[in-house]
Amino acid sequence: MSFVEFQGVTKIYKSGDATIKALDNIHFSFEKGSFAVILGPSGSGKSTLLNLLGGMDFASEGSILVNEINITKMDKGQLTLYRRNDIGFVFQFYNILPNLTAYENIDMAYRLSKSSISSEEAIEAVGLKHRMNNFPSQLSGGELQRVSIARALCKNPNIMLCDEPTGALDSETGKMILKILQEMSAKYNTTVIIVTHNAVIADIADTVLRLKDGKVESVVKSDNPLKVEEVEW
Ligand SMILES: Nc1ncnc2c1ncn2[C@@H]1O[C@H](COP(=O)(O)OP(=O)(O)OP(=O)(O)O)[C@@H](O)[C@H]1O
Repeated sequence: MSFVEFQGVTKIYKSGDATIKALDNIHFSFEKGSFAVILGPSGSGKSTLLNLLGGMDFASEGSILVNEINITKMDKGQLTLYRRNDIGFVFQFYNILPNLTAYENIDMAYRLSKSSISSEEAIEAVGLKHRMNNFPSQLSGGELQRVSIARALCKNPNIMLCDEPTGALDSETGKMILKILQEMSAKYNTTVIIVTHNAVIADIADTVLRLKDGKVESVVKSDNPLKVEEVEW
């Protein structure tokens, strides 16, 4: 059954007299617990799609259903709760607060949500328990990304939205991050959605959505995605 469903979604940006159709009447669906990758050239609408699904921006037309609830009908207060309780965000540049320890960064998110996954469990799930009292300046890029995944995980989100999560990392560290995300998706039944320029990542996804010029070019589902260890880049 579809867990995320876009029905005829269009997003138009206005800047001065110009209008830009970033998404043009798109339809697709992802299932609960899927590990999905969104690919497409620069400007094809990937971040716009993520922003709409994450409740950070509004669609111009169409419906976005999450667990059968139409989020395009939510008011600002409902969207705030949706972002807080349903969505975990992982970005390319981590967005970790520098004056808090790894643990404190994670625990702050935990306290804001009504989650069943404790900060301790989340930090253990990303293999960073031994570094929990370190400050961000004492951690590597891969470790910072693990903190940001634990911060998203401790909300026990229905959907994890990842915008180029390996973009700033070397390939080995990037693979480790993808492995954590893949394991998390399997263990917690989290729907993980990764936006990337790296087409190789598509091989480990069970669903691959390709965007082009704001339109869906293809949606390909695979019953046998590769394990992270099996891909080369
Ligand atoms: N806030 C905005 N105001 C005006 N135009 C915007 C805005 N955000 C995005 N756009 C335009 O919408 C189109 C889609 O942008 P989007 O960022 O979604 O693409 P993308 O596929 O994520 O690109 P990239 O891979 O370069 O990040 C582009 O033409 C972009 O310039």
